[in-house]
Amino acid sequence: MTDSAAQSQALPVVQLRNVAKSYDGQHALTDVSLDVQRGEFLTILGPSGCGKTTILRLVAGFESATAGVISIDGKIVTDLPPERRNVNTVFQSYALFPHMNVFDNVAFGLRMKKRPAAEIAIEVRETLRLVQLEGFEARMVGKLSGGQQQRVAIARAIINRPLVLLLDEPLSALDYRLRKQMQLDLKHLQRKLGITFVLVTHDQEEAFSMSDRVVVMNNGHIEQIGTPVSVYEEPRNLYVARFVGEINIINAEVVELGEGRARVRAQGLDVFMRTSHAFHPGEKVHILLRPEDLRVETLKDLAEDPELEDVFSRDRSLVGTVEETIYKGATYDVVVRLDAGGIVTATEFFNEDDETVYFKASDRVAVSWVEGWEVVLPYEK
Ligand SMILES: Nc1ncnc2c1ncn2[C@@H]1O[C@H](COP(=O)(O)OP(=O)(O)OP(=O)(O)O)[C@@H](O)[C@H]1O
Repeated sequence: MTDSAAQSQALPVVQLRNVAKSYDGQHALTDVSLDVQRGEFLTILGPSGCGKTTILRLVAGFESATAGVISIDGKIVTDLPPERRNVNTVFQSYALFPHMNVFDNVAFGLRMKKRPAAEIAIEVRETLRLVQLEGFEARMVGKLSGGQQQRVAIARAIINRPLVLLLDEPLSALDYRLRKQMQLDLKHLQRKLGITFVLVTHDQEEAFSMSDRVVVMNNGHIEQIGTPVSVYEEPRNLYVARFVGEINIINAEVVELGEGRARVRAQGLDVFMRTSHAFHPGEKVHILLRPEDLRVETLKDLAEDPELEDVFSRDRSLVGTVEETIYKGATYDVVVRLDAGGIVTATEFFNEDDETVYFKASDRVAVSWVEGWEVVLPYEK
């Protein structure tokens, strides 16, 4: 590879710099900056109305930004129409031609480019194979299931190998099982093709299971960009922590600071916490703990089994009473009302032998966690 080719490989394939978009004076996006790397599967995640689709439409060229710069493959595309951006979009609504069969729908883009019929036939067959629709060429698209129609839409969008494929909630109309299957299929397809995928969804599980990186959005701006693991385990603020899963939030106060650690007072306990924030003594903070990171034992078992003391040492156990248990399928949640105030939820597995729940309402319990599994964040009102 030449130096300049290597450089262009390293260059982000899509770049947004301080992009804003307003509709009739109403902000849909405020100051969004984002680099999409070549060949990555990036997902834009956020609640309805936060501006996810607006980002896709700006990159695709269906809308123009009110401020900021968008580049694709190193070139500023502000004045380029959609067809000159080397980007294709798959819409939630599929947007297929209902009066055409599968072959004609998929061949459409290549015919517009006046490619020879023999080449088109080979490429359509190959692309339908990639989306597992071989043999469906002659079917009218109206006679296909939702999942099959979505595969046709994907085939049509990838046949001319765009630099970037934009996918706007492509699976949201499908039922749960099919959606799970299509998530896997899409991820495998992306790996096989090596095309950059930018997907929009409000479904955290979908974002996590498919993406190399996730962009968490809120009200027209980006809150955090990172791998699914980093966003889940190191949320930057309460909004991200809450949006990407269940979370327990315990209010606390910093007592003293050490190297990468802080002594924090929570619920009448002084607990050491790992943190990289520059807190000061007396500052109010939140301790964040995922339900699956909490451990629960009954006070009775703790009294009888001294070995449990390791995790449930007195100086890091919160004592309370089980309020209820909630069946979740593979696991169940234990909801504990703490003696010092507040409620926490811990996720537990069923008993191995008889699949029953171990805890029941009104059990007196201690709740604890392994040091370092917590996240400590500055206090937010
Ligand atoms: N063409 C438009 N005219 C006026 N307002 C618009 C237009 N398109 C989007 N908006 C507004 O911009 C904001 C962001 O919309 P956008 O569709 O990007 O959100 P989203 O996160 O994709 O939501 P959803 O998940 O519901 O599709 C919303 O408040 C929306 O009402």
